[in-house]
Amino acid sequence: MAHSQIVTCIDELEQHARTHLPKNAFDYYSSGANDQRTLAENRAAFYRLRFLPRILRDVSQVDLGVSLLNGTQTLASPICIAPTAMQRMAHPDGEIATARAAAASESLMILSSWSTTSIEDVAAANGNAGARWFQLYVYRDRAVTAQLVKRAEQSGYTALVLTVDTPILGRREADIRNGFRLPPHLRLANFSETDSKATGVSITDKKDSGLAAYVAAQIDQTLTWKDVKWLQSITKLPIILKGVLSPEDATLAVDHGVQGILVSNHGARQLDGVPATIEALPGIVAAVGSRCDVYLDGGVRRGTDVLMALALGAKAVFVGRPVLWGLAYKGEEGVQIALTLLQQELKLAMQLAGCSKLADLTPSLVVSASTYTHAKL
Ligand SMILES: Cc1cc2nc3c(=O)[nH]c(=O)nc-3n(C[C@H](O)[C@H](O)[C@H](O)COP(=O)(O)O)c2cc1C
Ligand SMILES: CCCCCCC(=O)C(=O)O
Repeated sequence: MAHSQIVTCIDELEQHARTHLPKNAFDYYSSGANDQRTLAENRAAFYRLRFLPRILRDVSQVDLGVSLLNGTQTLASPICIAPTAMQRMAHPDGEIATARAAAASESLMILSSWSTTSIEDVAAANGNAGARWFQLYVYRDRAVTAQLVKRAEQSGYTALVLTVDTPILGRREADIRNGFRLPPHLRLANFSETDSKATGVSITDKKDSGLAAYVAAQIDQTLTWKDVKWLQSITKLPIILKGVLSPEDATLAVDHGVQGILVSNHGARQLDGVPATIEALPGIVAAVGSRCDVYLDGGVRRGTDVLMALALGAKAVFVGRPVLWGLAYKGEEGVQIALTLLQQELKLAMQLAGCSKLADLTPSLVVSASTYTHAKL
């Protein structure tokens, strides 16, 4: 796709990234774990759902506005940016471009703790009006995590997103083949060289997947529910658990006082064989009820996917790779293109489904293709 051409969908941005990014970077961004079964399922599961649109409803005005976390976070649309590490591999402006595009689109950005731009610089680019949350991994050395929390609070991030599906890195075979490592001109900007070398393993080491080795050395595999309490003890910010797939865990999360649950399989990069997130969503919504917000990420590439997730009970959806593909296409402008495409597609899908506001979306709008087919036979 030439830069002068009109981009009509997220898949075109991905095609562009495939042919323009260095292989090391594209493979890292696009890969799922093992046989990538869940990666395929994250898309396929949306294809197994059908809409039952309603008719003769006034859809001349559509309001995509939403408020999250008990009304404390108001957004122009429920389409938000998932945390993805190392965005400067996609474009020299990396997370700065994402933060600016998020603010311009009145979207919410979650910054990865493994960003190639610092917490403070991203906050400055996102600005006073920007909506930003900060994603956390818990390090063996708790002081490292506590320091990140403090910096996020001081820089105006309004929630913490604790990723709980990554005690160790999933098996990403392309990264192993490529000996994936962060290019030498980039660094994990939130950590000092001393922090990242503390255990003698650097993300730039030239063996195996440098990333997997670094994670094994740094990340605390002993994490349990007591550590959620620990996090609550060091911050007043709302906490969202990212990486929940089981209704039992969703119930435990609410019992532990979290304010949000992000139904996620980490973009199918961790345990291969887990369900698509759109399949896991209804069970979690049923378990949690209205006790906290439920969000979804994974395989969202169309406004129709967003509509399905919202109808099935997600309060907002997050996109990971689409933002990276936008970045690779044209930096800040590319991310805006990705967000705008999804917002426009959502608006159109809502109109065609007979819905003018998010409160109109109910599970009855979506049926399983197999159930519907059998019912008709
Ligand atoms: C390249 C890449 C890097 C990621 N980095 C992080 C990260 O640093 N922290 C995190 O919690 N999730 C991370 N994720 C997972 C995303 O937040 C999100 O769950 C996933 O990308 C959603 O699926 P999608 O890419 O199909 O939209 C990463 C995903 C990708 C693809
Ligand atoms: C503790 C795991 C760090 C992984 C960093 C980036 C990431 O999440 C990914 O999927 O890659």
